[in-house]
Amino acid sequence: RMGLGLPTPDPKPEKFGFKLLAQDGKARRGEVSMPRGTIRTPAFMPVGTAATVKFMYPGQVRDLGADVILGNTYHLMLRPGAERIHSLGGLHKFANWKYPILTDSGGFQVMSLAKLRKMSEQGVEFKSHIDGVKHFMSPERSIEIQCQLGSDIQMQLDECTRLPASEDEIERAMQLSLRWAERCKIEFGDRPGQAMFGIVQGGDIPRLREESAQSLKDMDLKGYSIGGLAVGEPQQVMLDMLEVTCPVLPEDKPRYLMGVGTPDDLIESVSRGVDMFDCVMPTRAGRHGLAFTRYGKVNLKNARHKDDHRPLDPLSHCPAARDYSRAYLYHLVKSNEALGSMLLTWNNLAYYQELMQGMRDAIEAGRFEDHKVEVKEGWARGDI
Ligand SMILES: CNc1nc2c(CC[C@H]3O[C@@H](OC)[C@H](OC)[C@@H]3O)c3nc(N)[nH]c(=O)c3cc2[nH]1
Repeated sequence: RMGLGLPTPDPKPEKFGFKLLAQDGKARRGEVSMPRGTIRTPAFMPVGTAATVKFMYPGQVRDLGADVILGNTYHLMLRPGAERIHSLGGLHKFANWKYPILTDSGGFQVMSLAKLRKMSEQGVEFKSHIDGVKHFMSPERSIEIQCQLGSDIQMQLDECTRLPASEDEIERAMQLSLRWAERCKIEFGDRPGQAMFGIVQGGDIPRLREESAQSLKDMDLKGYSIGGLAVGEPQQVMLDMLEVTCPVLPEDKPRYLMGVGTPDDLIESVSRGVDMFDCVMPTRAGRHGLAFTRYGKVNLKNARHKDDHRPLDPLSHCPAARDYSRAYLYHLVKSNEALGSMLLTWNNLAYYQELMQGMRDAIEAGRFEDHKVEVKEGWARGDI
């Protein structure tokens, strides 16, 4: 390749690693690197639960600036099956996404989607919500499935407690999740180019959050997820738990807040030290006619848009935001046309990536607090 005068690719990092590039208060700018690519943090990870980011082509997701997407063990083990994806060359090949993929362990879905569950120390027995077939998910089986999928960043199997819950219930699930983290670490073994993250639990109890974070830190894992939040608690409770949890976690490892969130959740969580996020919000809202913009939310189901020739955002680099009138988007949404979901999903993911890029730039420039005020003023000002 050298002789052909082609650019030599920058050396692919052989090992999974995290570099802290800049800090502004508690807000962090970093990079998570691995053989399949690098994740610029703070990062938003589009959710691709069933090996697809709904209504998006993989190339389109990439062009918006997404460095990594999510897959889901629970959904993929039920359909099309982990063994099948493995025999077809793994999830990256299957979904035609050659960059990093993070998979969740399935614990959250088993508790929220599956029927007839039986929990034990060993794992959880459940029936598929698709065809009623019985499955058993243990910490070992979850890691085995994630390895069959070939995901670059894997999650331990955990038990996520819904809030509100009793202190005893939260403590029991947190302790079980710690024992399962140990078993997942053993099952995962030594895979230099991949990572298995522990998941901090502990509900809305500061003592239990600190204990969970400290115990996982002592396991010396490659990254740390903060779970058990965005499960119905008020935003302030979530933010308070970040204030308790982040200071206990190691500075030199990535922190991933699971299932979060709205643009306001993202900016407030970055300012408390979170690096990575995933949420169905931008994609699911797009399918329900809701647009996220720098001017705040725009509900395209609302008749006030039916004669509005203006685009969602003339300043956006995304065609969905710039080249279509609100009147047209309103028409598509009311007519339940597929293009409505396509354009609003595209717009929303573009806005989420633009929001993260703005935060990365602001942290590097040491002006995160000012940037936070500017962004919130934009939302408050409302429509253009
Ligand atoms: C929304 N709030 C929220 N999501 C959460 C998820 C991911 C849901 C997973 O389900 C799919 O989206 C529906 C995504 O999978 C691609 C996501 O990773 C969690 N996963 C685990 N293992 N443990 C948690 O404590 C947990 C808490 C959450 N809170």
